[in-house]
Amino acid sequence: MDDTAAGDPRTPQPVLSVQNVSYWYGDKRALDDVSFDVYPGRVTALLGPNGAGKTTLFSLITRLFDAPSGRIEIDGRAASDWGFKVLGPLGVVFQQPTLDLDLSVRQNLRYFAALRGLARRDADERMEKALTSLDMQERIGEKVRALNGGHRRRVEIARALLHSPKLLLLDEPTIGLDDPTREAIVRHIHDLAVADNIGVLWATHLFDEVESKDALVVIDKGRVVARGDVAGIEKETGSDSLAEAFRRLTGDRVEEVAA
Ligand SMILES: Nc1ncnc2c1ncn2[C@@H]1O[C@H](COP(=O)(O)OP(=O)(O)OP(=O)(O)O)[C@@H](O)[C@H]1O
Repeated sequence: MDDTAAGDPRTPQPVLSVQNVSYWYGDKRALDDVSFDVYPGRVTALLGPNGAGKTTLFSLITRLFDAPSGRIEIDGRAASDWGFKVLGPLGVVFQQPTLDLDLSVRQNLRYFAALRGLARRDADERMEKALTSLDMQERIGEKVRALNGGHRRRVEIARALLHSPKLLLLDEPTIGLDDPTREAIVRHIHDLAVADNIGVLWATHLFDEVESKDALVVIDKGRVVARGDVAGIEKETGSDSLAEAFRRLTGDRVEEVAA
């Protein structure tokens, strides 16, 4: 267990534990000895510039690839022991949208619920709850093609929540969205983490999506360069803001980050 929430006797068990994970594409090392934990009821921001290794890490957690070294535990159990059932406790929103544009919101969600083995009535109740929590209930009958980017993202988040996951993985979920929409999604996810006691891992290269109460893992060129809470990282780096801390931690590559 890392020091992200160390010292608090009320700290629960992590829902995700990444321990000393490295990964290579051929002879290119994409992840180098990465360790951190994610706790229920809290957002952990995985903050790093483009190419830092965030997507690779998500691929390992979801077992798209196997980690050649290190260990990943999900809900207290090694990812390799879960087999294909590893997706059970996970809700995932990938960087690229994966909704069928020609189906309605309801049809998209029902299809996914069926893949998850949920009975129709149960699925419809869960759908209602998830869409309501994201202010999307009124759009349930509309084709996804008719929705704007922000609303499509909300449908994807609702879909990821249908089976009540313990851990929600979001890979740059606000990419391509305007600022008010980004802010609304950031707000919803933070509220959801607390309300449903979900551990959230939020990969982003935008430090304004990180809230002061979040746990933070800063990753650069495949290495964790800082880990802890926001105030602690600002203090450690002698910075007045997270933007400044990030600039110091990632050197002169900040332009890429703020873009
Ligand atoms: N299939 C691949 N083959 C070779 N190298 C790859 C492959 N996928 C990613 N990489 C490299 O591994 C490193 C980490 O990439 P990754 O996509 O995980 O980073 P990221 O933080 O998610 O960046 P982005 O936000 O741009 O997707 C980068 O240097 C990238 O060029």
